Amino acid sequence: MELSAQDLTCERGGRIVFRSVSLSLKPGQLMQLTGPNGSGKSSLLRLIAGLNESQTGSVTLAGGSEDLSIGQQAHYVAHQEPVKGALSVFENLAFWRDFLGGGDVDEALEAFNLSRLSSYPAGLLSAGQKRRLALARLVLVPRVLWLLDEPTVGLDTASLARLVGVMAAQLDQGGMIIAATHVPLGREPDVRLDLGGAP
Ligand SMILES: Nc1ncnc2c1ncn2[C@@H]1O[C@H](COP(=O)(O)OP(=O)(O)OP(=O)(O)O)[C@@H](O)[C@H]1O
Repeated sequence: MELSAQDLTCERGGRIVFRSVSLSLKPGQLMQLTGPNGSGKSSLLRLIAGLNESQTGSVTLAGGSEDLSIGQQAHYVAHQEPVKGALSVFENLAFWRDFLGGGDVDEALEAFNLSRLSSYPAGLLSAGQKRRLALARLVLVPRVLWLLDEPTVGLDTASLARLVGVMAAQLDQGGMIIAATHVPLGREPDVRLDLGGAP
């Protein structure tokens, strides 16, 4: 399996954010995506997830499912948490389990130390707790590709260690991760892509 992007261009609001961006990622590899604010890190993740379109080039997942889009084979964890405030922490994950087709809610809760908050209304969680709930989806539903946009924001030291652990497990199982972050991720990335030179 190989994720490959060739000659991508990102235009947003009528302005070229970057052009001629290419990348390649193989099973077990971590890519760290860096660049100044506004250089297009989030936009690139959205292009790969199929949420935005590139005016040029293509993104392919060779060896992936022919019936599913790349977005359907990926977890995209964005800045904004997909947390349903009226539901409990457990119910949020049960929703994602049913919607995405997964997985053991209790195991996902435990992975990010949320078991104690299981019946708590998600709307009342702190920012870091909401981030942990969003990240718990990674454990809940196995997906080969993780697209993580600033995944460490709001995490305390213990939660960062848990994230590092689940990322290591994903890579050990042959998964692929692209993480837009300037924070060390507990291991050297296999691939680095810096959008700093983008126009
Ligand atoms: N919905 C949108 N409509 C128009 N322009 C947008 C939109 N979203 C982002 N942009 C613009 O696209 C450019 C790249 O934004 P993007 O969020 O991808 O950058 P980033 O590298 O992730 O930034 P940051 O480090 O601040 O998160 C910015 O100039 C931004 O203003």
